[in-house]
Amino acid sequence: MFGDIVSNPYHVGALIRSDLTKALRSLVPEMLEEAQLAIPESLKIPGSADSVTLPVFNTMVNLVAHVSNRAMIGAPGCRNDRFLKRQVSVAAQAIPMAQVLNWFPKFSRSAVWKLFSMLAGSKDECVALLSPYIQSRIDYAQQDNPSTITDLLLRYAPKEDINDAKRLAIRVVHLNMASIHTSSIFTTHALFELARLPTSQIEQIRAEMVAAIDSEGGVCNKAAVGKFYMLDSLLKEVGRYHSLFAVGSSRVTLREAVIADGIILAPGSVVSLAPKPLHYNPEVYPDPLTFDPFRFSRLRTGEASNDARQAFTQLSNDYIVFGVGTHACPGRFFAALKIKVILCEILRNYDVTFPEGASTTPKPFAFNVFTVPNPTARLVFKKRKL
Ligand code: HEM
Repeated sequence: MFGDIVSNPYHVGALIRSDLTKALRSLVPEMLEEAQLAIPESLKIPGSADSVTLPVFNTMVNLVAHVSNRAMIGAPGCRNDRFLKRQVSVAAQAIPMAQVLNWFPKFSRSAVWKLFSMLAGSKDECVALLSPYIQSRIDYAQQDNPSTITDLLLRYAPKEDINDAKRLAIRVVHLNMASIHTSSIFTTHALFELARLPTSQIEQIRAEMVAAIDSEGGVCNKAAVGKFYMLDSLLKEVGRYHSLFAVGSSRVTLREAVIADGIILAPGSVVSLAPKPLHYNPEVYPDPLTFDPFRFSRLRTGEASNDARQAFTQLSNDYIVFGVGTHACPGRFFAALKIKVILCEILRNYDVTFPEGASTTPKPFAFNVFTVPNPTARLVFKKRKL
């Protein structure tokens, strides 16, 4: 069903080994350029109106897919609507489909998968739409000076993939599946939280962003985004407060294991971690039931501003939003940059509020172990006069 994608996950290795953000020096300026093109389209204000009211989650899914793919495959592929729509729908189907497949015996799963793909639109179609763009990256062959994640994949791909656009495209589709909805969930929650903040705090976040960009000579590069401490803190708090999953980071024990309270786990046991008890532990997070956007940035002022332990992407046993250990999310640095670039552009150009009379605490939507922001909840985006 997945070919050698599980036995040889070099697309995961490419993210980990290369320190993606270091290798792709142009990542932030390119995503920023794409965000500047895509945001006015996504948040299009009709006619003579001065604002637009939109369902946030789906709007962010499409926007994130677009901006992400500037980093994944470059332009013009990242602007191909047919590919983006197909990619978003393949990713949206993946999790429910994985659950459905579990109901069927192993031998029949391939057939069920094929049948479902025929009905719902397939990954094959997505790969076919993507392959010409991958072929142009192969022709361009800039592994030594990569400017997209596909260029990095080419650096790590085995011989049989290096000239095979289709095989490489499958890897990109899988990375997009891990990337688009996770990042959109964070962007959406962050926008809801920003819409709830008093104007004075929004102005503080804006002022910090402007100062960071000024400190880099007016260029919004990776170093500037690295100094958006308040936005970073808000995102980290989003991860702490709004758990994406009830249990995750599942692992199978390879030998008998004894856990701290003496329980013995037989080999082959499935162990999963529950983020909520960790993220709501009052000994680690004072007043844990309160969403405190500056919880982490308060610990990063003055001399402590470089204290990476407080950063959104920092892994710890008390913060498992990106998982733990060897298999912790290798795309987290990319995700954080991308989400910050998008939010920075939105905050600088729009005032964001809830529609009059609408709930300012839209109930999230939960299915299986996952929780996503309420897909029908809307926000008003009003163009700022700069
Ligand atoms: C805010 C956004 C994101 C969140 C919250 C997130 C979260 C996670 C989590 C919880 C895991 C499982 C870790 C574990 O098992 O311990 C994971 C794995 C993974 N993520 Fe992310 N992720 C995000 C964005 C991304 C992006 C943008 C990419 C790729 C470009 C990506 C690629 C991956 C991959 C390839 C794995 C599998 C790693 C492995 O099995 O070794 N993720 N992610």
